Amino acid sequence: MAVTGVTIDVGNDGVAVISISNPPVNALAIPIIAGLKEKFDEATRRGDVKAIVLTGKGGRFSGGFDINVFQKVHATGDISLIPDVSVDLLVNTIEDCTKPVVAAVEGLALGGGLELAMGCHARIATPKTQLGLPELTLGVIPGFGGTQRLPRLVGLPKAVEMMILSKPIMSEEGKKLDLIDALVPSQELLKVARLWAIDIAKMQKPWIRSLHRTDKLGSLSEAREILKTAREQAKKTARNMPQHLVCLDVIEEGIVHGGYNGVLKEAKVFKEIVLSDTSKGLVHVFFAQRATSKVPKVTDIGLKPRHVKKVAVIGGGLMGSGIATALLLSNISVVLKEINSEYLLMGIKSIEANVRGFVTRGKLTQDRADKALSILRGVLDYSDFKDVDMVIEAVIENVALKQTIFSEIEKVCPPHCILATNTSTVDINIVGKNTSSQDRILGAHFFSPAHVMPLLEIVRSEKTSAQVILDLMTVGKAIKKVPVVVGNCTGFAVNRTFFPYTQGAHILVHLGVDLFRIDRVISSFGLPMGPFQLMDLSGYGVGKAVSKEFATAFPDRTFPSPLVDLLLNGGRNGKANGKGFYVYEKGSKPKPDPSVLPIIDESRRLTNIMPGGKPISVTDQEILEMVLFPVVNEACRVLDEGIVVRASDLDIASVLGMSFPSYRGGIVFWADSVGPNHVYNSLKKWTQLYGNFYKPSSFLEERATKGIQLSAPASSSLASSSRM
Ligand SMILES: C[C@H](O)CC(=O)SCCNC(=O)CCNC(=O)[C@H](O)C(C)(C)COP(=O)(O)OP(=O)(O)OC[C@H]1O[C@@H](n2cnc3c(N)ncnc32)[C@H](O)[C@@H]1OP(=O)(O)O
Repeated sequence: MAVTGVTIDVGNDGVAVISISNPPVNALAIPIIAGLKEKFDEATRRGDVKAIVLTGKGGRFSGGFDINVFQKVHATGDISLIPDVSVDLLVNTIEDCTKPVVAAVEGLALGGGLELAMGCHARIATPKTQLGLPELTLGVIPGFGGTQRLPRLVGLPKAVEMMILSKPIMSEEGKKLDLIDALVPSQELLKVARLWAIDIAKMQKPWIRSLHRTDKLGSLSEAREILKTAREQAKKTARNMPQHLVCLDVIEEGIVHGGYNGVLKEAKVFKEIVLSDTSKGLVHVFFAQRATSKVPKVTDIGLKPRHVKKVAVIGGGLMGSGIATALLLSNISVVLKEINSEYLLMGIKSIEANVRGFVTRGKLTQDRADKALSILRGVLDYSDFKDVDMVIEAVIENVALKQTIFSEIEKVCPPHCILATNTSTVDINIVGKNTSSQDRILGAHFFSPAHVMPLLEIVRSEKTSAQVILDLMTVGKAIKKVPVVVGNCTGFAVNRTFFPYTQGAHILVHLGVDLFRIDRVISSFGLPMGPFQLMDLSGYGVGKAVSKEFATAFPDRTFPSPLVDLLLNGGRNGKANGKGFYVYEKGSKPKPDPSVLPIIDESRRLTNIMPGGKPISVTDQEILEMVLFPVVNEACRVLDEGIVVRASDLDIASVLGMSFPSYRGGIVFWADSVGPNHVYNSLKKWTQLYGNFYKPSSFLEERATKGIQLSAPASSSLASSSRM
């Protein structure tokens, strides 16, 4: 087993190799930072050391500062948990070291990892090494001098791009940008780095302190122009988040007042921004996403995922073709089945269009696109199903049709074959009712468009085997989705939790609130669009079918709104036919359509729920809460029924499936930050005023009254709220 810590090994050549070992990513945990300081001091002191090489064990230089420390800071508010690295270790110990230091970088150098490397006097890397400063995705800014050294090494425009987009580059590009001094194969990395360090000691290679460089910064006016454009951009793309603008300010400080002053400002600002709600939310999402890979009694019982090479997709419509695209792009052969050649051709054409789209956007090379399409085979019968490892059925939501298909595929597929249904509503037990294969049947709920949206809800029934769940989780990861394993219920975790979202918005409209105002409030909160624009986008037919399912399953909390029928009768179907709540014109943003207002008035007349016949008066905050608290309430029921393994799975599902703003940490995390008590009291008040739709669930009531966070595991029901 690899040992955690920092080691020093001095060779006959007089080079001390200092190695970081903290698997799996060599995160810079506090003891590692202390170890680095100690080993650098030792190397500096020792007479037999002429030069130093800094590297990481296990093929990865470092994934950056230990993010667990941020979580501890968030839990305790104790900022002193973060050591002074940027001046003490980076400037005083490494950059100003009296002996040359060369970084030997392999695999990845991210965040604090790249910052350590940039503090060295030269950098040697292996090919295909990831280099990046992704700190903004955690709601903080690069903190070990990264805001200062990266612009000095690669120039301001590229540095700003790498920081603001949090997008790593490969070492090949790093070499072109002079971030990397030499690119060498893995087996030569240490040898070349040692020689390089000795050459610097002998003054045969330049001894460069990045912080002192100014040659790549350009003029002050150029720099200000670049930063101004970046700020304008950030205001549009990173609404509600402070770290982008703060990062640009810190970069500017160093350009105007010198690198060292920039480092001081960076250190000061870092300690403030790490305490922001944004950072709390984003760090939570980082760990929550990784937690979804851990499913009790599935991933912890020693099972090995089986290799899935060939998948059959039944149905080449929007979902089927999207799913097939995702599989093909990850090198999994696909057999696409349709019922006639016309539909088959349409399915294949949409897969081709999806793949072409990636090429056009520069996300895929033509070679890889050709390769992906070469492993697609279209069929009209089941003869090619005899050697598939998995079937994903993606036909329309018709129970009888799905049941017939599952009876058929059970007979034609090999016994090991996983049988998955892509459904958003149909009960998994009912789908497999006429088969004797319930142990290998499960739901694979993709979100539309399936080749783009990252969430995969894996729905298990009580009979689905752990092996089959693990296999689908592995395929999900292979096709770059985030699989979240959930239980079987109407709407599963995501649609079930979010069905009150549209309902809540409809009630508000019928209570007299302007629908465009509701949309504005929700999108300023951070969702990409409000509920009515979303309805326009998905088409009213879908919404109507789904509402029917929920009305049957949860009649106590369904609002029977006649609005959708009135809209459909009036020839409106949202964006699809260009007639919705908004007007859609090519090339411009959707505009509110005033001609929809008489239809809304008619719907209000029919429901007649405005108290005293007058529109209610509410603040924007109340609008937000009246739409989102019912969602929280349903999330509580989902938690109570054990539909998800843990509360944070719902956070990830809401972020990736519903585009709930990640910087608010997901629906349950957000509710906990607002306070379960406030959610409960508000719902109770609205129940009295407007009816049972708002009635708090028993789970919410219990947690609120006992002061327990909604995210606390059931077993620790006495755990008091301690996170904030
Ligand atoms: C002051 C400084 O400027 C601030 C910083 O440096 S902040 C940190 C900046 N670094 C980052 O943001 C990188 C975060 N990590 C990643 O993006 C990815 O983990 C990675 C690309 C390094 C590796 O990805 P991948 O191989 O898919 O493995 P992944 O499952 O993500 O991580 C493996 C494990 O390492 C942990 N890990 C990864 N990076 C970590 C970090 N920086 N700190 C602590 N743990 C980390 C993960 O939590 C996970 O733990 P688990 O197995 O217990 O769930």
